[in-house]
Amino acid sequence: MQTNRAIVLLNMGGARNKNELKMFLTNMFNDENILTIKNSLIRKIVASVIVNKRLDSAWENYEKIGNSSPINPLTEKLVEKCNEQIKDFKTYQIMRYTPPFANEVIQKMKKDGIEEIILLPLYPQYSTTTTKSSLEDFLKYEKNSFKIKVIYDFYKNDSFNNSIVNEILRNIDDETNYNLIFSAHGLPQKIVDNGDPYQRQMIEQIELLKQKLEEKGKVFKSINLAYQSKVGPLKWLEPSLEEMLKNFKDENVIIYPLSFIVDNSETDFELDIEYRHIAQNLGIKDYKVCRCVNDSDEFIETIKDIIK
Ligand SMILES: C=CC1=C(C)c2cc3[nH]c(cc4nc(cc5[nH]c(cc1n2)c(C)c5CCC(=O)O)C(CCC(=O)O)=C4C)c(C)c3C=C
Ligand SMILES: [Fe+2]
Ligand SMILES: [Fe+2]
Repeated sequence: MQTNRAIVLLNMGGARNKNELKMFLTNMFNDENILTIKNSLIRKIVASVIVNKRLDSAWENYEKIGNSSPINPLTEKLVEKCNEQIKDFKTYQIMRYTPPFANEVIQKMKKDGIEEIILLPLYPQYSTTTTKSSLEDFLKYEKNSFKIKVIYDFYKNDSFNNSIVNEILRNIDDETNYNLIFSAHGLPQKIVDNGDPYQRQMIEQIELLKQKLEEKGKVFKSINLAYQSKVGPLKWLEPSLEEMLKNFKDENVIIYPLSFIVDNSETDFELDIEYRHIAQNLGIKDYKVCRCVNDSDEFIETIKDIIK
């Protein structure tokens, strides 16, 4: 049966090749929510300088994960599975910095006869740099075409937090031997000082996850929050993941990437390759990285719960 209701998953996008990496970086650094320079001409010039400086070295990282970010195929799988398992809605995806872009997907949804939509940014915690940016981008092209409901965050969702705990515990036999690090994508400190709730929500979510672990009687050596992916010279949220890892020489560490729903270059390259290398050099014994929820059955159940 044809439906006129849609779930629209919003995510960042990622490079499928070097040209798309240039597109990703150019769109990202021209985004006023990322580079908060008000004058658009100055922002454009600064963006172009950053992109030219960053492109080649950033591409080397993508070469180490097969010349492409996993974010696109994994989001496509998630869309497919939603379409198989959530029959009352048709599910679409829109990316912020690489195709499929908002404009073309909105045209497609109109052609498909969609009238009501639920916008679900694939960011558990709200940030101006991610959630707000994607929502503004959608609304710019939407022109009052749909009845819209927005999910602003879902870091408190019980089903979601259960799947995170399950993934962590699936990876280890004896948690008393492991230091658990929730690794979050960093943000410039000044964005948080200007009222971005991302850090507060991250801390609240970790409290909920700690309670769940406690209820299961699971006692880690330590549970910590650290920030990865710093870019540029500004002060970013601390502690950095690298600083955090220095505490655990001769010990075991398990990392859960708490900002992401779908694995991407920050998990597959940065956590799994770059920080693994750093961990080895620091003398960390075992270093494990958990998978994001991706297109798991558990996450489909979470989506059903979020939209109900
Ligand atoms: C320069 C500022 C950046 C801010 C602020 C920022 C916030 C932010 N990003 C994510 C999620 C992802 N970021 C990814 C890549 C990426 N991020 C930045 C910069 C900022 N991010 C850059 C320059 C890049 C590209 C890679 C690099 O050159 O280092 C990705 C991966 C996309 C992929 O290709 O797979 C994700 C996902 C969040 C959640 C966030 C704030 C909360
Ligand atoms: Fe980022
Ligand atoms: Fe990074």
